[in-house]
Amino acid sequence: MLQLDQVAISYGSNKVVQGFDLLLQSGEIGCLLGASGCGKTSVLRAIAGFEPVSEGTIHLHQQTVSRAGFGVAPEKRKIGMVFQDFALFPHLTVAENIAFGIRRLPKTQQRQRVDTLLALVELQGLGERYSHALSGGQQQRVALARALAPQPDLLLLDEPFSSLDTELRGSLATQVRQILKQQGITALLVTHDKSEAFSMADQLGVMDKGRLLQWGSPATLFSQPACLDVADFIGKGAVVKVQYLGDGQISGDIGHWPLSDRLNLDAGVPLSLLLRPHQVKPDNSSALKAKVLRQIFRGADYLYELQLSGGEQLLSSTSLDCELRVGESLGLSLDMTNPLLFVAADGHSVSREL
Ligand SMILES: Nc1ncnc2c1ncn2[C@@H]1O[C@H](COP(=O)(O)OP(=O)(O)OP(=O)(O)O)[C@@H](O)[C@H]1O
Repeated sequence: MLQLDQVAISYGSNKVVQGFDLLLQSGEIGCLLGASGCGKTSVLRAIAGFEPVSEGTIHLHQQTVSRAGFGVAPEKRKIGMVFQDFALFPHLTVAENIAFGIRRLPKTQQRQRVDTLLALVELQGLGERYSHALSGGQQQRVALARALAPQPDLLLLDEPFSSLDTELRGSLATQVRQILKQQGITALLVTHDKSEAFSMADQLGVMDKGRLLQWGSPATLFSQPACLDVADFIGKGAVVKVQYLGDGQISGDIGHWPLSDRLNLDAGVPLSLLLRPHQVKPDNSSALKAKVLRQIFRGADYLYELQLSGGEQLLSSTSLDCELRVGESLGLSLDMTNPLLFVAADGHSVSREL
């Protein structure tokens, strides 16, 4: 449905996106996740036709809409957009805002479509209000209804929830996903918020410095990250240095650990092991000892910062009935069922080396 092949986007001589490949099937919700300035908005703007591509191609429904020196006009792409700042017209009512993109249709058709959309976004009865009399969440639902009114083939959402408070953001993201799924709409969302990405996306991509590091299901990115940057961005964890021993074992401050697969690496190769807090648990029968550096209360659990005797630090999450004191020594068990191991030199996952 939407395909980007080796897309590059430049502002003058500054190439801010490069080698960008992405495939989104009809009805899927994709999400681009990345830190501020990594090029997310530039990718959306290029898909919408507001920004030219300097290399590569963008296809919509197998039709080339952008390549170097060529671009189908934005209004011909049948793409809807929702922006971070709602961008509602303040002098128009909710109903008039929603009808804006379908103002050329006969009035009765416009009214029907507006009523359907008001019901869809659960704002029945608010059609005559002005945007200043709506909450942030309601305004964003109007913006969504307005973008959906012309029945776009593809919906692009640029940080649509970032100006809302955290709790509302979470519930609106779930609600919007439901609406998009119910209507079978193909959508691409950009955000720097992980939980928003997880609650919205069928397909998730992590961007860094204008490149797409990995594109796949949220579960794949979490459990099989292609590189340390993706792993780190997707889920909090601590990175410890280990060495590959050549015989299917790794060793470091965490001791010796056998791996289920032999790696195609030379003995002595330095590796980085990412351990997420749920993989590290207090276990006083263990010979692996650590000291508690810090306790962080997270409401539903504790997060502990721990230091191994060799100096490396780990994170551990424990239930609230497991309270440890700062400075206390404890034994640790590690869940090494599917260790997230990366070649220290380049950060690539070692699963490539199996
Ligand atoms: N119109 C422009 N002219 C020149 N440089 C630009 C322009 N728009 C964006 N940039 C630069 O391109 C890079 C990528 O910007 P972009 O807005 O795509 O990133 P982003 O990931 O969406 O960031 P944010 O999350 O802060 O919106 C940044 O370095 C930015 O300064």
